[in-house]
Formats: sequence, structure tokens, C-alpha cells
Amino acid sequence: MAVVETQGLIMQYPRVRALDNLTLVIPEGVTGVVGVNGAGKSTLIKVLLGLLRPTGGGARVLGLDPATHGAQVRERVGYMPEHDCLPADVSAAEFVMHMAMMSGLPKDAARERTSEVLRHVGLAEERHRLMGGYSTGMKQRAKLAQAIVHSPALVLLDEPTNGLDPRSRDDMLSLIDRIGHDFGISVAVTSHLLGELERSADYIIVIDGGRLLRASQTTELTHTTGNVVVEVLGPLGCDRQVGQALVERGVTAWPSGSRIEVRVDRPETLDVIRDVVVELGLGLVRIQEVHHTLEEVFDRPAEPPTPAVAR
Ligand SMILES: Nc1ncnc2c1ncn2[C@@H]1O[C@H](COP(=O)(O)OP(=O)(O)OP(=O)(O)O)[C@@H](O)[C@H]1O
Repeated sequence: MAVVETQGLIMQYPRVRALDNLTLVIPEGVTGVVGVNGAGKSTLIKVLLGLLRPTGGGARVLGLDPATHGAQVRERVGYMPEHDCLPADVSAAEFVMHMAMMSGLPKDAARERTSEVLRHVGLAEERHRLMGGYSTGMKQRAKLAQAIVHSPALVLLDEPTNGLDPRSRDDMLSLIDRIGHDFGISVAVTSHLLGELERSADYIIVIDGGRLLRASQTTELTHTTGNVVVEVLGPLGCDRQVGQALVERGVTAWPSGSRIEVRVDRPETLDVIRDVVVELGLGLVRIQEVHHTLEEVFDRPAEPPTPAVAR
């Protein structure tokens, strides 16, 4: 089921068209919305929350039109803004509890949910410290906690890994994974880095210049290439020998570092590889499937470099 649908969305600022006829569907689960800085990600989120009224087209969020039912949308949707927006002189516990009560939870339930979500995001011990003294990673976690404290059906996270060091980035991505897959809250998360959402997102939407570039299941984008990499053991240059022998038997093969990449277009190809290695008196170390990463899908052509001959 779709949690968000947009149809021909246009957002024209005085000088910039930030969304340009954008039609997309965000399914349940974790969706990565990827695009370079200025692609229109934050504008899209603000339109979906009903904070900005689009100049054309429309959207449905959990079945509601945010342009006319913004308050109802925001009751059911959590939002983690990109920029630092936390009051410095308040503790995470006070802030998240305040947000919980603002969303309509009675005081006792708000207190209980606050300590629960602060534990989930890893801020249990620091919850009574003033947020002004928090590191960037802790601030991001506090922002995430306030976004999910009212148990929304959907949470919109705007660049949650921005400014984080590699370890905190990994922690944040694991948290997003848990929120989407263990807590049952659908997540739409934006990033300007394609590769980082590969692990957590079930679905990827790529936007560029306010337009939809691509939308598909992550597994479809990172599907196996149909190629294998063959590693052999033997004297210097033996990999080239294997490649040459494969090409002579009509197999498409080409060098890949110190190994040989082979197109497996029929099941017998794997037998041919084994026979060639044995005939040449070499050791077969491994035959490994080659997967595309998301970055490769967008940065590199899908076809092997030509000519497909190991020289
Ligand atoms: N309030 C505004 N008024 C005028 N132009 C705006 C406004 N907000 C954004 N823009 C412009 O709209 C375009 C899209 O911006 P947006 O912030 O949506 O992109 P983004 O993909 O979220 O990038 P970033 O991650 O850098 O915020 C940019 O060219 C930006 O300069």
C-alpha cells in the first residue's frame, strides 16, 4: 500500500522551480529519497506535511490531502527537519515530552513514551542534560526521538545523517532500519548520498532538478549483474591465460584487476570455467557473483568494458 502519492507536483519559488511535475509513489516500509543538494527533497517533504502549498499538482499522504488537511496529516506523520532546531537550554527528556503532549498524548502516557523512545534512540543516560551541550550525533537522535514519540504511521526524515562521523552515521542508519522494520513505522528518508541508503531502504526514489529520475525496489537496482569474478592460483599472468582460454571457447570474459570477470549467459559457462582452470593446471580459488552497488548503477554503464576479450 502507498503511504504517499503525488501527481504532477509543481513548487515554483519566485526564482526557482523546486518541484517540476513530480509524480511518485512511496510504499510502506523504508524508502530512500535521494538527490543532490538542491534537488527538491526538503521542498517535497514540506509539501507533504502541508507546510508549503504547491503551485501545481497534488499529493496524498496516508490518504489525506496535505494542502487541505495539513493538521490531520501532521498528527499522523512524524518529521525530523534537516537543520538544527533544538532549544539549547532544554533537556531531551523535557523537549520530547513537550512534543508528545503537543501531539495530544496525556501527561502520563507522554512521559512513558518519552523514556521509551529516548531509550530506543540511545539517549537514555543523557536525557536530563541540556541539549545545547549535545554532540551532532546526539542532537540528531533527539530530533529523531521527537519525530516518532507520538507513534506516527509515517515518519519523514530530512538528511538525518548530515554532519555525522562514519560511526554515528552507521548507528543512525541502523536506527532507521529498526524504526521501519521492527517498529512498523513507514519511513521516507532523504540523502544526497546514494550509497548510504542501500542497506536500510527497501525502495529508492531518485530526484534531480525537482523531477523523478528513477524509482524502484532497492534489490532491483542492486540485482546481480549476471557476471562472476574468477580468482585462480598459479604463476604470474595465469589469470590472463584463463581469460584467453575462455574467450577461445566462446565465453565473454575480460580482466578485472588480478582476476577475470565472466558473463554467465548460460548455465554451462560455470562448467567451462572449471574445465579451463583444470586443463591449465591451475588452482581455482573462487567464483563469485558480481553485484552492482547503487553508486555503480548511477555512475557506471551496466555493460562490460569493450572489447570483451582478455588480453
Ligand atoms: N523558501 C525558498 N525560497 C526560494 N527558493 C527556495 C526555497 N527553499 C528552497 N529553495 C530552492 O529550491 C531548490 C530546491 O531546494 P530544496 O531545499 O528542496 O532541495 P534539497 O534537495 O532538499 O537540497 P538540500 O539538501 O541542500 O536542502 C533549491 O534551488 C533551493 O535553493
